[in-house]
Amino acid sequence: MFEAQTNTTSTDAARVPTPLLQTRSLGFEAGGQRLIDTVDVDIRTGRRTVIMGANGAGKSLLLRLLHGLIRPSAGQVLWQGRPLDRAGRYAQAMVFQRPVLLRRSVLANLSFALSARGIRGRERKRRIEIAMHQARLTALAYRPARVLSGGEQQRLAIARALACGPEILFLDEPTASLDPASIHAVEELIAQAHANGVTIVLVTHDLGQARRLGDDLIFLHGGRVVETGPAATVLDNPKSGPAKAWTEGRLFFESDPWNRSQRLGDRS
Ligand SMILES: Nc1ncnc2c1ncn2[C@@H]1O[C@H](COP(=O)(O)OP(=O)(O)OP(=O)(O)O)[C@@H](O)[C@H]1O
Repeated sequence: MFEAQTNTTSTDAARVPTPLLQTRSLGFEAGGQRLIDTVDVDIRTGRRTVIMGANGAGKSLLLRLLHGLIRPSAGQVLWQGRPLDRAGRYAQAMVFQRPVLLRRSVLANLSFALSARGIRGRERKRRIEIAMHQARLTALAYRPARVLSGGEQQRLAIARALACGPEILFLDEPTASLDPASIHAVEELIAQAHANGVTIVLVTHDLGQARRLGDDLIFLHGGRVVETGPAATVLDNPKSGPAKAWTEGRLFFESDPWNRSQRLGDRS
């Protein structure tokens, strides 16, 4: 197994704040295959972490493990230094590529999510107004969610997640099927959430988006972390074969010279 390349400088290391979320030797197996393999990552408080990698690299699985949606086969997810539990999950929110919305109005979607969290009365009304304003959906408050455009649905899903006041927001390819204007609107919403103190973890295939939104970057290949570091540094100067191939728009093959030489120190 090749070692993950860490694309950081000593100055970056000196500034590292306490991680909000950590994985320790995290593994996930299914169908006799190791799909997430010995992953050790730190998600830093208040940062925007981008997870990248080719199709099938394990990005969505890692996100689901971080959010406690699936149980690891090995290792641990730590939330503020302790094993992730219900209270930790309560402080998290996740938005998928295809938003899961109620077949009711924009307002009802927001109202239902807040009620489920025990937020009622004036506070619920206040949060709904803010959420609709931020997502620019106020004029569509009574429109059924199912007739909204893809971009509007995604903004509603993000606004609904944020209305509940999470400390961290996981986003799995939130703009994958959107047009440029809708991508911009979703990115604005994410940037606004980050400015309000929400830690962001974003899976994306979009290099431009990774540059625009990423502080830190985790690059996965075959369920393993092969490179981490400041997003701009990794994208400008990838050190691992898979990340280099990916940023150049090439397929990476296991037989590529970089990988072979790294495999000399393989643990497996
Ligand atoms: N529950 C499961 N059982 C068996 N295999 C699974 C399961 N979930 C995911 N996989 C496999 O694990 C691998 C990683 O899946 P994952 O969805 O995390 O990839 P990804 O990096 O998000 O890919 P993409 O960019 O295509 O969305 C894939 O080969 C997938 O088929």
